[in-house]
Amino acid sequence: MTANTDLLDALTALRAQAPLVHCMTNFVAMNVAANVVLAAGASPAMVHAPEEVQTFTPMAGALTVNIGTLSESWLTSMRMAAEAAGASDTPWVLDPVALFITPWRMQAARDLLALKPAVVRGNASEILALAGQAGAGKGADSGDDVTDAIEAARALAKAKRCVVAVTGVRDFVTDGTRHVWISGGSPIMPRVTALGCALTALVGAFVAVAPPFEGTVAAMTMFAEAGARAGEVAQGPGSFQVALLDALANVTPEDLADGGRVEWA
Ligand SMILES: Nc1ncnc2c1ncn2[C@@H]1O[C@H](COP(=O)(O)OP(=O)(O)O)[C@@H](O)[C@H]1O
Ligand SMILES: Cc1ncsc1CCOP(=O)(O)O
Ligand SMILES: [Mg+2]
Repeated sequence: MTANTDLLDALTALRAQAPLVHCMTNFVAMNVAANVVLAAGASPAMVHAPEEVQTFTPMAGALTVNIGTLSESWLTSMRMAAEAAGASDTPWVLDPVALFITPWRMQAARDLLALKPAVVRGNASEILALAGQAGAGKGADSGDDVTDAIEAARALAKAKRCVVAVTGVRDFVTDGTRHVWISGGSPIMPRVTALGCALTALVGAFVAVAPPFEGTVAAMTMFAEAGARAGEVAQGPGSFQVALLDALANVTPEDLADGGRVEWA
């Protein structure tokens, strides 16, 4: 059974090891995702060239793949990186941003899913779509509640043998058998672009140093805690982004263990 001590251990290991995280993300998220990973205590590298990924992915502690501004050439690189991750036992995280907007993007997400990510992180509309269910999503923002995607998340986790994390007002993480709820964050978060993408990169940092389920819960708990703190001091979306980075840097392993943000099932 996962417990709060696993969260403490995960952040302690992250800060001690500062793992290298190979982030393949979108043009919108590039900067904020790198800053979030750095503020937490890990080391991001945004590497996309097909000439580089096969060599680079196995050098990293984890890979994250985000399809937010996908193109055919990036998809080629992402497939190569995911295959290199599989061959080198490097855990990788898939963020299927807005996969439902075109049949091409849907197929791309399914092809990447077939390459066995350790974790899938998305909003409720994205997880519903990846599980083959209809949702109300139109673009990068969710049109559905997390509670509507619980069964889809569980089924997806079971079928693909991975951890599935659904984010929103409260976050849900499952490996198909276990699940937890995480509360915190701020209503300002969906008003700042690419925070979900940045969280996916942070999940990558944690699964480099902890098992996929525990690492994912630790990343989401850290983000929930830092988001709540930033929400207390921010004047709006602009200052929130700055406050979030400061809060991430200041969260301690003990805060994760004692914060009461996780409801263990
Ligand atoms: N209304 C909300 N209240 C608190 N936290 C939220 C809210 N909406 C989103 N979040 C948080 O924002 C982060 C990004 O989640 P989300 O907006 O679902 O992802 P995405 O940006 O991929 O759509 C997560 O940490 C989530 O918990
Ligand atoms: C607005 C936008 N358009 C393409 S990717 C992207 C960022 C999406 O970020 P998030 O999924 O974290 O909201
Ligand atoms: Mg997203």
